[in-house]
Amino acid sequence: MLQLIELTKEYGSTRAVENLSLKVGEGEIFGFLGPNGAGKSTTIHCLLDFVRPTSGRTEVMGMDCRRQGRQIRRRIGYLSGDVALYEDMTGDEVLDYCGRLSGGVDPAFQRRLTERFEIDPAVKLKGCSKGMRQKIGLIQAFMHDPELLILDEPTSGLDPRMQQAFTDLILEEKKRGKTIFMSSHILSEVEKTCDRVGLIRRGRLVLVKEVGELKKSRRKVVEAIFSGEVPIEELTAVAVDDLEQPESSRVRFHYQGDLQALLAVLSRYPLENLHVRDASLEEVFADYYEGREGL
Ligand SMILES: Nc1ncnc2c1ncn2[C@@H]1O[C@H](COP(=O)(O)OP(=O)(O)OP(=O)(O)O)[C@@H](O)[C@H]1O
Repeated sequence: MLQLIELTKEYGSTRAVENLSLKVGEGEIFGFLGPNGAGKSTTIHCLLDFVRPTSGRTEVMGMDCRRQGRQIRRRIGYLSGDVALYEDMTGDEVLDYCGRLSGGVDPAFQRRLTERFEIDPAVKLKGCSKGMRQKIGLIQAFMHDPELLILDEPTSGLDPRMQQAFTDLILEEKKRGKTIFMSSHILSEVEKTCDRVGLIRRGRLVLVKEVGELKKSRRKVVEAIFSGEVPIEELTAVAVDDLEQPESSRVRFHYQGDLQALLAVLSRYPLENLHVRDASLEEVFADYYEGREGL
């Protein structure tokens, strides 16, 4: 559905994207992650032929994004990271206008989207909140029912209920076979919706993984409170990582291994409390975001 082939984009001396290669298949929800300034929007702009690669190329639905940009844009739904709308129009007017530009939309589908995102269709966009503009941007991306959606930070500015409405919409569209490529900083949303994620840092793709695989391989976060001293030596012997001891009787660490082996050590000492959980995707990605290599 979408392919980046050795894509490089330089702005003067800034190398925004460097030798990026990636394929996204039909029906896949792909999360494109990375710190601010990593090159996500630049990649998306190359896919839409808003900017041209310095070298390499991009393809959408087997078409070359430079040569067939117009045909591609007609067939996809796109949400810009910086939604700009006609200020003198109402929400309804903008959506009707976009609908006509894209060759007509199903009015019932458009109405369901405006209801879902709780849009007041009669209010002029001038003076509308950031969240309201974002919701109108989202509706215009989805309403002509495109097979591929490219969304740049889709939940930026949305409150938690509207973030949930977006997550529900993505999961429904996925069931209908849509392909979605979206950049995001919200890892809990990515965890709920995406099949695969790619992480870009300083223009380079440093990780591409199935979300399911990431979840399986994540470490446990353990916190234990003892009624006496913490058995530090015994714990380090079972290969715990990032051990912290905020109080003399309390210890926190990461663990990846056989839980029975850890419990066998802990149970030999007077435990007052024990809390074990899976690391969140935020914690899994923290090392990548901060540039600590070797994971
Ligand atoms: N039009 C431009 N002219 C010059 N430099 C640019 C331009 N657009 C982006 N850049 C630079 O390219 C790099 C990548 O920017 P980009 O906007 O693609 O990052 P991003 O991952 O989308 O960031 P964010 O999460 O903050 O939106 C940054 O160093 C940015 O300053």
